[in-house]
Amino acid sequence: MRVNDLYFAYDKEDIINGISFEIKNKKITTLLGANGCGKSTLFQLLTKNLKARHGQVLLEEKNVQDIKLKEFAQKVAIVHQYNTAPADLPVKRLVSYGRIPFYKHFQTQTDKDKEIINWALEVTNLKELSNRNLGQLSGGQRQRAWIAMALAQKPQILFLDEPTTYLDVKYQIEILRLIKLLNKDYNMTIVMVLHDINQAIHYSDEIIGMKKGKIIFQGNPQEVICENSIQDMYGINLKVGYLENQKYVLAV
Ligand SMILES: Nc1ncnc2c1ncn2[C@@H]1O[C@H](COP(=O)(O)OP(=O)(O)OP(=O)(O)O)[C@@H](O)[C@H]1O
Repeated sequence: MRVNDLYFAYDKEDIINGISFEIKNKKITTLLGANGCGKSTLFQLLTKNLKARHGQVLLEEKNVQDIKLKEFAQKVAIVHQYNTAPADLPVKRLVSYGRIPFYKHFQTQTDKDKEIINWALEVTNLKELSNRNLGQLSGGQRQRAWIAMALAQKPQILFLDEPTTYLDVKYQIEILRLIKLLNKDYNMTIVMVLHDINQAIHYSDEIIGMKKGKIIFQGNPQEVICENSIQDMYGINLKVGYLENQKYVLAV
């Protein structure tokens, strides 16, 4: 996926301010940036939920605006920051909604759809909870259910907007390991927003730093994360050190 000179405004002021970059295929890319810098807005533009005022988002060299929503949803899936569904909706039903872009007129689930839904439940470790209602799940389990629905789309690119929000550290790591597995074992291109810089360093192949609707850096986490780039992004001085050759930010 490639982005060319993208601008977007909700009202008068541009929230996305001339952004160009490329998302590398089969890699994990993480977007970092202060609250309100435009990360979710950029995600909405990349996934066809918003339309740019200027510039293009290209998927396989085609402007996403010219790709039909159904075709787009067969290639790209997003798990939003906030997800809502009725509390009495069973997990399996939610996950099955991921197959909607593949249904032909009046068609019911095919064996292939069922197979993919089962795969999505299995890979997210939700098999045993598949008949439970969403309201009966923990925060981490519910997050996995939304990821499973996105996986049922069998996307080439999976967008995750703050997938670890509200989860305790165990569930955060569980979700990040699942994301890594989807990338390694299923060659899925992952683009996510995280707020934890250390998790971004550890789980990403590439980090994009955003500030006030612009990209201020992009590259390998070991190269781009430093005291200066953190200061630039968040306006705070934090120490950066090494532990077992791995870069860590002392975020206290
Ligand atoms: N629907 C909307 N209408 C008007 N302004 C909006 C809308 N959604 C977001 N904004 C504004 O656009 C700017 C960017 O918001 P966005 O949600 O993209 O930031 P973000 O980087 O994802 O923030 P956070 O880290 O807090 O989730 C903010 O100033 C926000 O107030």
